[in-house]
Amino acid sequence: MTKYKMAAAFARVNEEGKKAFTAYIMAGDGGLHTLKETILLLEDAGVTIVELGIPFSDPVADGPVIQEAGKRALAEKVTLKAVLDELASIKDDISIPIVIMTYANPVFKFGAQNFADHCAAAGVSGVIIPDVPMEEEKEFKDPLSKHDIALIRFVTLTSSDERISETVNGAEGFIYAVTVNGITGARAGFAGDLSEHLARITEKSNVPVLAGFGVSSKEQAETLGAACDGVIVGSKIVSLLHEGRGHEIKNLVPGRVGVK
Ligand SMILES: O=P(O)(O)OC[C@@H](O)[C@@H](O)c1c[nH]c2ccccc12
Repeated sequence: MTKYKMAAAFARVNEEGKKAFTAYIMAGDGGLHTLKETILLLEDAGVTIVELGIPFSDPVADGPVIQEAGKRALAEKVTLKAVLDELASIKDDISIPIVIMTYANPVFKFGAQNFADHCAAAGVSGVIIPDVPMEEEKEFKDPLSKHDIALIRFVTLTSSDERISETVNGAEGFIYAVTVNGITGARAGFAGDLSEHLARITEKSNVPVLAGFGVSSKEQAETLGAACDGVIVGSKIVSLLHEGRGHEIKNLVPGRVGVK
């Protein structure tokens, strides 16, 4: 388990001549009992890492699709503890690395140490807490570090070169490179210089750089992935699963670089 499992997954896609593909799903959308089958479906679709969202009442960075999924999960009374307990019970049946995405408040209420211990018991490889800036990550990071679980950092479009250098310095797991200014959800297009921005971060970083926000097609995944180490797709996957079209997810995952 742990961040080494995630590093091994990155090494594997690299060896296969591919880019990493991270799929975001909302835990408990459709009921927690569907979690195992959904994760196995993503494994079969060729996904590299699963980013598992914890439903939360005030998801400030979530766009409408993920907000609605969160509301459905909250209506099912899905909690952080319930998700981690369910993961612990299925962890021997799944082989794909899992990254937990949660806002700071649920972790704070649960206790950072307790959270880290539960993540370890659930076989989690990494954690994303988007509302915790690097300057305040210590109290979350220290307990996770003891279990070799990575705390993922963000770089945004507005990050200065200096900020990018600070962020990649000591980064763990991967860098989450946000591709737009705004919330999650599909976009018609991206800034013209996005690929240069991604390439600049990738050059500086010792850990893989994944581009996320607004990626909703295989073509976009290929174009953005070419400039970094891969992509993260959320809203599109959440929609497909909700519509009972999970079998289409495999069509979003690029194959070997340069092979159509
Ligand atoms: O939905 P999109 O645009 O494909 O973007 C991924 C995103 O949903 C996922 O990584 C995520 C969901 N909620 C977040 C909050 C902050 C940062 C990232 C996220």
